[in-house]
Amino acid sequence: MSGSLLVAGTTSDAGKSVVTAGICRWLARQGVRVAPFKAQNMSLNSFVTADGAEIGRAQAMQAQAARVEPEAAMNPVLLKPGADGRSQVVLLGKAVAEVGALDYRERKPVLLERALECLADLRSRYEVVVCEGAGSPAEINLRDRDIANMGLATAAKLPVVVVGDIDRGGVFAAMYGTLALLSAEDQALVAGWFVNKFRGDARLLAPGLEMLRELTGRPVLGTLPMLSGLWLDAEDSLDLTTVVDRGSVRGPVGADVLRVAVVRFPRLSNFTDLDALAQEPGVLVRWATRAEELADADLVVLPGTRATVADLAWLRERGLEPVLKARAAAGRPVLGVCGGYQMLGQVIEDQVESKAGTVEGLGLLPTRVLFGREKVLARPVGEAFGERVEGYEIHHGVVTVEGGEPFLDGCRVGSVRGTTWHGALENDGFRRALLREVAEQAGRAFVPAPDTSFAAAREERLDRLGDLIEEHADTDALWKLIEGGAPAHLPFVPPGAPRATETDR
Ligand SMILES: NC(=O)CC[C@H](N)C(=O)O
Repeated sequence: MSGSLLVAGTTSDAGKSVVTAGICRWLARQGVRVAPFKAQNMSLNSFVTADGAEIGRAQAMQAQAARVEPEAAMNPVLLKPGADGRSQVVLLGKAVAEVGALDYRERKPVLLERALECLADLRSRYEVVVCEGAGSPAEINLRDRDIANMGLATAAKLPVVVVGDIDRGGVFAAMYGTLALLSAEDQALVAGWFVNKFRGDARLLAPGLEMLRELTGRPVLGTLPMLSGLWLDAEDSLDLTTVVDRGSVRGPVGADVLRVAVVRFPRLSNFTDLDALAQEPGVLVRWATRAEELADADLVVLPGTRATVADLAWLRERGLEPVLKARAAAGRPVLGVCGGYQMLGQVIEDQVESKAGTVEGLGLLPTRVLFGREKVLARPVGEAFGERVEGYEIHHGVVTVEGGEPFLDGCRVGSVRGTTWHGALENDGFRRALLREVAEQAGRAFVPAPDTSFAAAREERLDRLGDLIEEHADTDALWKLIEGGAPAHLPFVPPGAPRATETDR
């Protein structure tokens, strides 16, 4: 088999990432060598590949669904929005520039070239490449410079399926409108629909699907049920609540639960770190933005952030500083990860990210931070509590440790711990040992379950996505589309794309 497909969506969060991952897993199970691809991502949730390239976590997750190693070509452009309205542009895994939206627009023709090269490269090495679009393909103001949706599809002649979220309502209008606002050339590639997050009665839905097919000349290729607890490396913060929403996990093993409050920074990054905690039976993870919300927490986590100094200022404005200091003084646990770890130190010297110069830290750890122009991207391996720990690093700030006890690459003083490593909590033995120590310091009779496997839980979720496609999509039609491209003579639905006016250009 060989071919390709672009999965677009009527809105952000319609389920493109999940459908893409599901198709990858379904194909991998059929023995197809498949790779995911997303030309351009806007996300603060990123991952480091084995060769030190930074890509969106969603593509790393999809690569896992495809059972292949994630690589830079799978997500050539990653945009990481900062506190100043500008974004860092990560091109082929390396940060190359900080730009505003208008400068970025100027760069897009070049970026499209790069994206097409990467796609061609993947297509030469894999049998199938499943591409994910970004946002909606019908952003009529952005179409002329689009590199992730129809701009990519037309340049690479990809058949397109459009995913709509029926849970929000308005799915038929969204689908019809998406098609009708595309040019005839673009419409010729849109070959079918996926209705996602369905939880109604299929008999009631059926006539609507038929009407949609008649109105658009394109079939619904799948109606996918709403799955709960299936959160997998979301790109943006739209569904952050679901990161910690684990309604179905088992209850605590010991007598007590462990309450974890995660400070929800405005520029929170790498929130996947919390996924491993939330999966532990008896660990209750919730977001916190107010001082009161930290009061009854057994552990407070300061997670990673794209804007350390700005988010530290936010933390102070919110009145969290005295609460954190009182906690530390009382020997109650605090864990800082990357940006959160940087805040815990004595002083932050930053002429790079915030350009604020010298900023006083929270003073809870004996560390100093110096921001460097070069971003550190690494996949460190170490040991803590006698357990092997693998992590990944993505940061400009470099921490110098001047005391305390070692804790991974960072340090610990009493109940306050910090590390630059993301992903450490995904290591089962380490996570359990840390939770045991935290419970002891917090005075809780909490016992971590002996058998929670983060990797197995992820695999199970990816399998459920594969099942979703296998059981609820027309896989024969999908297979044909991937191999044969969009069928000829798909009808044009008026009015088509409006003409851009001179002032728009
Ligand atoms: N991953 C992070 O938390 C990054 C921290 C900080 N923004 C830095 O770049 O150094």
